[in-house]
Amino acid sequence: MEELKRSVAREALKFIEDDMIVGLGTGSTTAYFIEYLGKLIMEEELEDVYGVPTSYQARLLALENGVPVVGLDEVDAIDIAIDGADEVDPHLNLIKGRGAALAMEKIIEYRAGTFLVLVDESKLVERLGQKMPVPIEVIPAAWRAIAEEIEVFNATAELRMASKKDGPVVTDNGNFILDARFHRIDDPLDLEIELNNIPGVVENGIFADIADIVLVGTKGGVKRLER
Ligand SMILES: O=C[C@H](O)[C@H](O)[C@H](O)COP(=O)(O)O
Repeated sequence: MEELKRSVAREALKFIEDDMIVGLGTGSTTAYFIEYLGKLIMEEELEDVYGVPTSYQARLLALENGVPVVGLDEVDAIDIAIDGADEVDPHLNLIKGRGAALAMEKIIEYRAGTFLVLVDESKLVERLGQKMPVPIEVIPAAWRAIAEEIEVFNATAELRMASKKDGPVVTDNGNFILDARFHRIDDPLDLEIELNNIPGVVENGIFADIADIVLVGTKGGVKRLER
């Protein structure tokens, strides 16, 4: 599995050129990409490439590997954003947010000229929600009210608990995460919009109609899916 992640991360380097502003995603697959990108920059095979991190994790990895970082408010545009995903459906709609970084990821990836997604073949599903819950970032005081409201969508929501901290996970933005399991997601775009309409919801992990290209690591090599 790790080798599949490495292979898509290596393939993603082919999309990076001099003078690009690159959105740096979060998670274990993108971590390889950031490491390889740093190597090319340090070896001066790429010049004037800057990363816009989607999380503290991405920022720390970029600094550790020699990728210069800039904030979203310091750039005019993002040429390309590279990130992993938890699920990818046949229309390239995604679920993201296992790492709780979904809000900043969506802000940056929505604005990118190209959004390139890196996954291994285990992430491909027929229908979103098949394996993974939909993470929803919420204002802490509203978590219970929102968890109850989610039931209207024929779903159950659970407050995500931390493993190296007592109590709930707190996102980079200081919010909580609800993991929502839906009986069936027929229209990802519609659900994405509906969830964001609930007061107290900051963002949700459905990324409908945003991905441009998905690179899939398979045992037979890297496959490219495009919308
Ligand atoms: O918040 C986390 C992100 O959405 C990740 O990009 C996603 O969970 C994929 O991570 P990984 O590459 O570790 O499977």
